Amino acid sequence: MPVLVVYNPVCGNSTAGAFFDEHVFPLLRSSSTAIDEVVCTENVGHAGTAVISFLETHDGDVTIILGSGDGTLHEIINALSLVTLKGVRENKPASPIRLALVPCGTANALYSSFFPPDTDIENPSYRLRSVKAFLAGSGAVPLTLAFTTLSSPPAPTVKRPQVTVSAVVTSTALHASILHDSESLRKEIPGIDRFKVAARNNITQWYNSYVKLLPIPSVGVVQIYDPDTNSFLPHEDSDEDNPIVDMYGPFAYFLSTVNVDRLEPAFCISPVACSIPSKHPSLDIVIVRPERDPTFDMDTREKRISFAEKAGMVLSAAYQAGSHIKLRYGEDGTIHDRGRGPNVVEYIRCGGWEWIPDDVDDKAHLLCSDGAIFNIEKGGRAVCVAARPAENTGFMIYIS
Ligand SMILES: Nc1ncnc2c1ncn2[C@@H]1O[C@H](COP(=O)(O)OP(=O)(O)OP(=O)(O)O)[C@@H](O)[C@H]1O
Repeated sequence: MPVLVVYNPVCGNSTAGAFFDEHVFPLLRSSSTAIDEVVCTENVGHAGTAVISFLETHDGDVTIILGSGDGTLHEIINALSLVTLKGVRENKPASPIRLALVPCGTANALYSSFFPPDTDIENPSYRLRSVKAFLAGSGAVPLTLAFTTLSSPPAPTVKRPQVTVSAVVTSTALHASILHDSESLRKEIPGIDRFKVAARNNITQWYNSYVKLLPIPSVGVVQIYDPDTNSFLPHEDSDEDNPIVDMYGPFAYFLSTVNVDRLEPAFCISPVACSIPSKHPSLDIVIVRPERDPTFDMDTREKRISFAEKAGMVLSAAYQAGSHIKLRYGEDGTIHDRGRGPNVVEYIRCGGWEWIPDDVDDKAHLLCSDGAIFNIEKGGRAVCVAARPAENTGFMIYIS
C-alpha cells in the first residue's frame, strides 16, 4: 500500500517537524514501513495539491500519515472534492484514503474525539496511537462529511454556489465569530487560549436568522436529545408528514458537528455524538436561543449583557464533560443542572440544516467550516447536509 507522510510545520506550536524527526520516523523505521514520499507543507493549500499529485502517481489504496491539526485535513478533503483525478487514476473508480493522524495542531478535535485523552496529551505514546493502529493493521473507520452550500440571492444570472466540506464542525453565530477573530490572535497566543479571548470579545453578540432543520432521511424526522432519558426523541415539531422544523432566532450559539464530540481535548460541545453514536449519517447541533430564558422580554443591550453570563455558563459546562446539555432554567431565569424548567441548550440530531441570516445582521453572515471562515452573501443562505461516502471511497481513520 503506498504511504505518504504529510506534516504542517507551522500548525499548533510549530513543533510538528521535531516530533516527526524524534518519534514518527524512528517508529516507521523500526517497523520497516516503506514511505513513498514525505511532504513538509510550504504554504496554505500545499497539503491538498501534494495529496492530489501523490494519488495521480500511485495506484491502489493509499495511507497518509498526517501531522497537523484539523485545518490541514480540511484542506485535503476540500481539494479532493473539487478535482477529477488524472494520471494513474484517470477513469478509475474512487478508492478510500486511509489516514493515520498525528495531532500537531492547536485543537486536534478529530484526534481527541477518536482518542479521548486519558493521559498527558503531549505524551508521545498518546500522540502515536493512530500511527500504531496503522502499523498493527487495525481497522479504519469511515468519516461522515458535512457538505455546506453557500447560495447567493436569486438573480437574473445564476452564480455557481460555493461548497465547503467539513469533517469536524460547521457553525455560525458565536463559534464562527470566535474562529473569525481568533485567527488574528494566532501569533500572539499560539495555544487554545486564543479561543477563550475571542469568546470573551464576542459573548454579548446575538445573531438573527431563520433556520430549517432537516430530517435524517432514513429516520424520517428531526430528533432532539432528552436529558431525562439520555436518549433522542422525535422533535415535537417533526413528524413523518411534516418532518422539517422551523426555528426562529435570535441565536446566541449554533454549531453542528460530525465525527466528533469535542472541539478541544476538554471542550465536549456535542458529548452524545460519541456516547450515543448515530447509525446514519447525521449532524449533532448545539443551539442556544436567548428567548427560551423565562425572563426574556425584549432584545436590549442590557439583556444581551446579562445573558452573556448564562452563555458563558453553557460554554464552561461544556468543559465539564459536556454537562451543558443538562442545564435548565429556573422560573427566575437562573441556570441549574436539575429541575424541570426549559432546557438551556437545544441538542438536535438531524440530516441537515439551512441558515438564512437576517440581511441587516452582518455577523450572522459568518460561517465556519473546520476553522475556515466564509461569508454568506446578503440575501443568501447556507445549507449543510451530512453524508457518508459509499463504502470503499472517502476518508477513513486508523483507530486502535
Ligand atoms: N508552511 C506553511 N506556512 C503557512 N501556513 C501553512 C503552511 N503549511 C500549512 N499551512 C496552513 O496552516 C493552517 C493551520 O493548520 P492546522 O489547522 O492544521 O493547524 P491548527 O490551526 O494549529 O490546528 P487545529 O485546526 O487543530 O486548531 C492551515 O490552514 C494550512 O493551510
